[in-house]
Amino acid sequence: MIHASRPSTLQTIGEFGLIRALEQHCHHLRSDVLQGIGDDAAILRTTPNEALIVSTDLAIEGIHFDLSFESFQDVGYRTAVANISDMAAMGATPKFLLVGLAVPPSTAVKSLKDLYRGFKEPCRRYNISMVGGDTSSSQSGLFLCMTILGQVKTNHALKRSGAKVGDHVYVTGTLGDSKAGLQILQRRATQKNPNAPQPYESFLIKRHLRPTPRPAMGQQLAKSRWAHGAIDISDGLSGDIQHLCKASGVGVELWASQLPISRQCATYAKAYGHSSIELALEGGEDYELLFTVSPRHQQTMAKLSRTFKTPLTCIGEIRPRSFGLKLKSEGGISRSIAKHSYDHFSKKPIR
Ligand SMILES: Nc1ncnc2c1ncn2[C@@H]1O[C@H](COP(=O)(O)OP(=O)(O)OP(=O)(O)O)[C@@H](O)[C@H]1O
Ligand SMILES: Cc1ncc(C[n+]2csc(CCOP(=O)(O)O)c2C)c(N)n1
Ligand SMILES: [Mg+2]
Repeated sequence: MIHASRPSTLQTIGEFGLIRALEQHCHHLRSDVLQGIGDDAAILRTTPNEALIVSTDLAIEGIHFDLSFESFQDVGYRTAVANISDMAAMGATPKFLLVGLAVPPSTAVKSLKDLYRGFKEPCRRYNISMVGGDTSSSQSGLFLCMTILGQVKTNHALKRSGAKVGDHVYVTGTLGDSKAGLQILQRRATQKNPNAPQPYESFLIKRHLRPTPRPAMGQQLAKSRWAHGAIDISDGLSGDIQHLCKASGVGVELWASQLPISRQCATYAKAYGHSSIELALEGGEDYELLFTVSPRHQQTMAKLSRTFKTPLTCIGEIRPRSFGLKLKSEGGISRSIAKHSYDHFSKKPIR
């Protein structure tokens, strides 16, 4: 008997199943494409020693931002940071931006000027020029598509695929703050007269609305050749470590007790009965760097952290692929790392 199988939908294959399926239609690669689909950005050879690094990111109202609790300037800032963070993950120097805009005709001109003020903040800080874009009307909601171009020495570019068995896994900053900040904003938006935020809440809201990308750290890791594999954390640690391990053909053991969780995130998790470990694993939009280095560079990493005044934490070790991807709990019990991070097509609501 023939069973007619149901056609798969995006909900069944998920965001990354779709990207894999689309990739199969992108076979033709010029010889100057050193890295196409599959990393934080493409690596395109321009001269024998230099590569252009290119990435594009959408920011959609209701999906990536909510104008009922964030300003146009916040949206502009966060969208630019999401792009700069992809350059950081490649070890590249970000240089140029282009912005595609689709806006409802009723939008106030001032709002769009505010959006561009938001773009300008990180552009000034990191010396990036806005060089073009495209504009359209939208029937509902604001749509943004930002493309960023950067540069790196060809043999310095950081890739997801470079992690080696025995490497230590490092992460910059703290994890879970952005998701906690988003939850606080979402909760406050439903309250009639919310109280002034507690100081720990203000900190987490700021971490969501004003995340810090790590381009200087990425560039140093690339130039020094210390990092073997690298990715930025945009979907959440549990998903992004899977992308890195898959690209490198390795497994990993992460240590729950070592996950860098801010005091404010821990206070928030306790107050609302959440697990701060889960926030750190699932929380997207932290825009921290995750990278792997040989254990012999332990002292160097401590020095690098001091030089860049950026926390660097060793959170685990790369293992052979056969080991799988595991999280060792504080009690010493290991479990598989379930991918509960952000997927555009999974039905799971943001918690
Ligand atoms: N529709 C698409 N067509 C072709 N390639 C795509 C498409 N969507 C994503 N990709 C490619 O798939 C890879 C993974 O994309 P993804 O958006 O997950 O990158 P990321 O850096 O992990 O996340 P973020 O969107 O937060 O920057 C990238 O190399 C990207 O260029
Ligand atoms: C209103 C609202 N709802 C949910 C979220 C959370 N969120 C949206 S996209 C994303 C992952 C990165 O996306 P991408 O892979 O497209 O860069 C996350 C964690 C938000 N910021 N605002
Ligand atoms: Mg990325």
